[in-house]
This record gives sequence, structure tokens and C-alpha cells, in this order.
Amino acid sequence: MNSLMRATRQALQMAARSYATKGGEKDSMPRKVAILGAAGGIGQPLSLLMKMSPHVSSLALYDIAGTPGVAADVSHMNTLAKVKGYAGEDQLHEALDGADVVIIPAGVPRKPGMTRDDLFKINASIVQGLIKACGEACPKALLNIISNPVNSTVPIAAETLKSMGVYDPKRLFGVTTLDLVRARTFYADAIGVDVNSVDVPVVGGHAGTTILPLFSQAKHSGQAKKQLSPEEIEALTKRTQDGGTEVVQAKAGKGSATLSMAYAGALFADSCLRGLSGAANTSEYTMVQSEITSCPFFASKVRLGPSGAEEILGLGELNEIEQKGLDIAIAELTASVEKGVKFAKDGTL
Ligand SMILES: NC(=O)c1ccc[n+]([C@@H]2O[C@H](COP(=O)([O-])OP(=O)(O)OC[C@H]3O[C@@H](n4cnc5c(N)ncnc54)[C@H](O)[C@@H]3O)[C@@H](O)[C@H]2O)c1
Ligand SMILES: O=C(O)C[C@H](O)C(=O)O
Repeated sequence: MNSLMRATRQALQMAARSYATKGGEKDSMPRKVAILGAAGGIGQPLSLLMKMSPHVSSLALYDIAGTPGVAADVSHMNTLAKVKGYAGEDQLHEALDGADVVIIPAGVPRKPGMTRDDLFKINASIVQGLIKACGEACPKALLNIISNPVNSTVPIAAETLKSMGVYDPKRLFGVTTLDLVRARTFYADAIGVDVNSVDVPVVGGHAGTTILPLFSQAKHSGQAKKQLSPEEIEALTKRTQDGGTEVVQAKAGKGSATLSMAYAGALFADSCLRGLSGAANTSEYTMVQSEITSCPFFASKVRLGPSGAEEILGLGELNEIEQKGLDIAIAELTASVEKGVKFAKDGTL
């Protein structure tokens, strides 16, 4: 195995975090992962990365079209997972049947000048339809929602599953991992330390000011080359909140983050799989149904286990600026959650 392949596989093993199960043994459970929207900008590299995961034995690639090609391509990789492509709605249930984890990057991305909420009109129905199929075909699967606006699509998913009588709040996740990935990268660059040693909590939601990095709680090892001023922290906060827009503008009409999102989505899905297998110390920041703030859905650190989100951890101590940011985030996030719930209940767009 050459060094690039080894490094990539190691990265997929969650940056060399332990993959021992509680009993200290390697997981041997066959795990099925389904990706809905697998032929898209995120879906294709995400399919590649999940095919490289040592935790996936079966990979179902679903999209409205284009998946036979993606599946044929990815299936030639000499890694564990057996790959099958599914195209069109009449193959959706088969794709989902027996899935342990379903990753959903289906839907339209932003163009310059748009907010994530501008995607609501199209993506709300797409997510609702796909979640309904999940509720029918694999109600016990862990659902990883990537489709924007995440602040509304997660509550839409919850309401849809509730109306079917199969909602388990421990099994529904909004994927906010890209915000963590960005905050770590930007912070490590700013203070001049090894990015692998950096940890920055990012809580709240996944749009603009609802993305709240907590740099006062940032950790790293090694000697920082620079101490950051309050102005520099403010700029880092803004850059983290606007990370998605930075990519949308750079792509100039050709979509939003796909490669970094596929990486982030693979990290999160991999943690879900390790949690399912009982791996110790598995936690991620993710949006879940939550009581740690007044907002019914909120992203914070969550301990993952065999039943999904087993513990929602608190926010820790916030400084005065972060506390103000939290108040702003909660107000905006609550409105987006309500919008999602209303759509799911009466179809209001
Ligand atoms: N959560 C995050 O951090 C994050 C990051 C980046 C992008 N996103 C979001 O992810 C979504 C996808 O982005 P992309 O760049 O991959 O877009 P894309 O247009 O490249 O791909 C989307 C795919 O979804 C498919 N699709 C549409 N309707 C579908 C349906 N009913 N069933 C199955 N598949 C369907 C399309 O055919 C397409 O292949 C967007 O909403 C984007 O805003 C979220
Ligand atoms: O910004 C977007 O529209 C896509 C995604 O939410 C991101 O953060 O990159």
C-alpha cells in the first residue's frame, strides 16, 4: 500500500482515533450505507470515500439518474464494500432496505447571491420525500442530513417521521461537520500549529450567524506561533460563518462546497458507524433534537453509540461575545426550525 493510500485510509479511520470496540476487538458487523443524491457534486466523492471506509460492507448509491455509472466506477476499487447503484424512484426502497446509515446530499446547491434558505422551496420537498421512504424502508437507520437549508431540513425530517410514527430523535442528525473542519483549518493556520492537533467547538446551526464557533474553548498542542487579538478572533468567526459563501463565490455559479463536504460527510458517517459498533469515545458536533437551549434543534457535541445520539453534551463556558452570538443564533435557528415544521405539517413553502 503506498503512502497516499495509507494516509487516506488512516484519515478515514477518523484521523487515527481508536477503532477499538468496547470489548477491544475490531468490528466485524456487516454495515450497509445508502447515499441519496449519490450522482451529485457531493455524492460522487462521498461515494468514493465511503467505499474506502473499513466499516462499510455494502454501499447503495441512489439518485434520480446517473448512479449506474458512479456505482460501476467506484465498485472497481479494491476495498471491502460491495457497491450497487439505484436510479429512479422505483428503486429507492430497494436501495434503502437494510441500511444502517443513510447519508442525504440530495437537492440543489446555492449560486452566488443566494442564501441557504433560498433553497428551501426546492429542497424541502426533496428531503421530505426521501425521508418518507427511509421511514418506510429503514426506520432504524441513522439519518445524516446534508441537504440545505439544514436548519429547516432536519426539522422537516423529524416531523415527517413523527407523522409516520417512526421518529427516533436519537437517529436523526444534521451534518454540520464542515463547519468544524473549516474552523480547525482556519484556526490552525492563524496560530501556526499542526492542524491535526486543533479542536474548535462549533455549535448552533448551519447557516450564517447560526454557525457559532467557540474559539474561547479552542485547544491545540504544540507552541502557538501567534496569540490572536479579539479582532482576529472576530475575523475568524466571520470566516467560519461565511465559509460556504466563500466557496460558492469562488465556484462562480458552478455550485457550492462538494469536495470538503464529501470529506466532512465521510468523517461524520464514519463516526456514526463506529458508534453503532460500540467504539469507545465516539463523539461529533451535529444538529439533533436538543434541550440544551430554547431551540428544539441545535448542533452541539453529541456522544454516538449503538442507539445513535446517546448523550447531548453541554456548551461549556462561553465568553461575553460568544454569549451574544448564541442569542442571535438561537433566534435565527428557531425561525428556520419553525419554517421547516410548518412546511412538514401543512406544506407551506
Ligand atoms: N450540510 C452541509 O454542510 C452542506 C455542504 C455543502 C452542500 N450542502 C448541500 O448539499 C446539497 C447537494 O449539493 P451538491 O453540490 O451535491 O448538489 P448537486 O446538484 O451537485 O447534486 C445533488 C444531487 O441530488 C440529486 N437529487 C435531486 N433530487 C433528488 C431526489 N429526489 N432523490 C435523489 N437524488 C436527488 C441530483 O440528481 C444530484 O445528483 C445542496 O442542498 C447543498 O446546499 C450542504
Ligand atoms: O454554503 C453552501 O451553500 C453549502 C454548504 O452549506 C457549505 O457550508 O459549504
